[in-house]
Amino acid sequence: MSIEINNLEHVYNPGSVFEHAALKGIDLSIPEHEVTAIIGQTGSGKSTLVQHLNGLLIPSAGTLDICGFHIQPLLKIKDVKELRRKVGLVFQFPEYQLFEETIEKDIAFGPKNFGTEEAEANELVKKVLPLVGLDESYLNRSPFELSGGQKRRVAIAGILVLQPEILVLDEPTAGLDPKGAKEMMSLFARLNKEQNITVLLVTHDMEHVMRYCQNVIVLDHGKVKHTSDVKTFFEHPEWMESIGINPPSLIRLKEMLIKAGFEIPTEAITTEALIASLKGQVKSHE
Ligand SMILES: Nc1ncnc2c1ncn2[C@@H]1O[C@H](COP(=O)(O)OP(=O)(O)OP(=O)(O)O)[C@@H](O)[C@H]1O
Repeated sequence: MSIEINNLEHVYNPGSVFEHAALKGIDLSIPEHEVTAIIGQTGSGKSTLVQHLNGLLIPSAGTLDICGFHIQPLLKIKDVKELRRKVGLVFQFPEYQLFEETIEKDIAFGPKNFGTEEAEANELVKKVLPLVGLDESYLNRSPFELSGGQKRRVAIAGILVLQPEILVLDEPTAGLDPKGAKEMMSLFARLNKEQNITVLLVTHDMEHVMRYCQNVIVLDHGKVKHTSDVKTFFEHPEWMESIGINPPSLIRLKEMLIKAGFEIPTEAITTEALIASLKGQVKSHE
């Protein structure tokens, strides 16, 4: 089942002088088991939209159908508790939410909160550590003695341990160096491929869009401006320009496509030829 969003509106501080309509009539059908990018300028509504996917925000109007839940205005938070487990939301800088004295306790916090016995929760923690590239030697260490990238892995493990069906990532590579960012994105690509997890990625990085995503949603001033597969998106540089992103030059575009696993013939020296050469090719994953 895809994620279906119908006529979603979100108004912050309704009825006050601070009233602000952040989402206006959003209609989307987001495919399962794929990686979809959500892009748009600052303030376009990306974070507001993704916070509806796990019931952190409830719509002012409209509906969402996700993981068997029908979300509509006035829904009670207690009715969406299980949705929070099925849809893992990773905020920007998730490492700031670590607070326990050991990594084991931090990762086990979620399952225990959902009623799992301590021993079972600790078993789940051991299983999830390798998924984020950590081993059991980390269990009794304090999260605060780790590097920024490692802390972020621990925070993500704390979400993966709940075995989510959907992973929503709000700029997950913000603040990481290029190597750390690549490792983080490879982790998500692997989770999508090996565990079949649906991934939604809020990003400003067009290289990540090209390399890791199959679909693109462009938001603008609280509305959906475009939705397409990634190939169609890169065929329309004006879509990027319209949200203030400089489209990559032909040379850069070629580099990005090759890195993303496409085979590009040397004679493709115009954007049109480049795009034509992609026809029928399936992008190879990391
Ligand atoms: N808690 C809030 N109260 C009032 N207005 C808010 C609140 N959160 C966001 N907004 C406003 O809603 C609009 C959409 O914000 P949102 O954070 O969803 O955008 P965004 O596309 O995620 O931006 P960014 O790329 O900067 O994270 C903005 O105008 C923002 O100022």
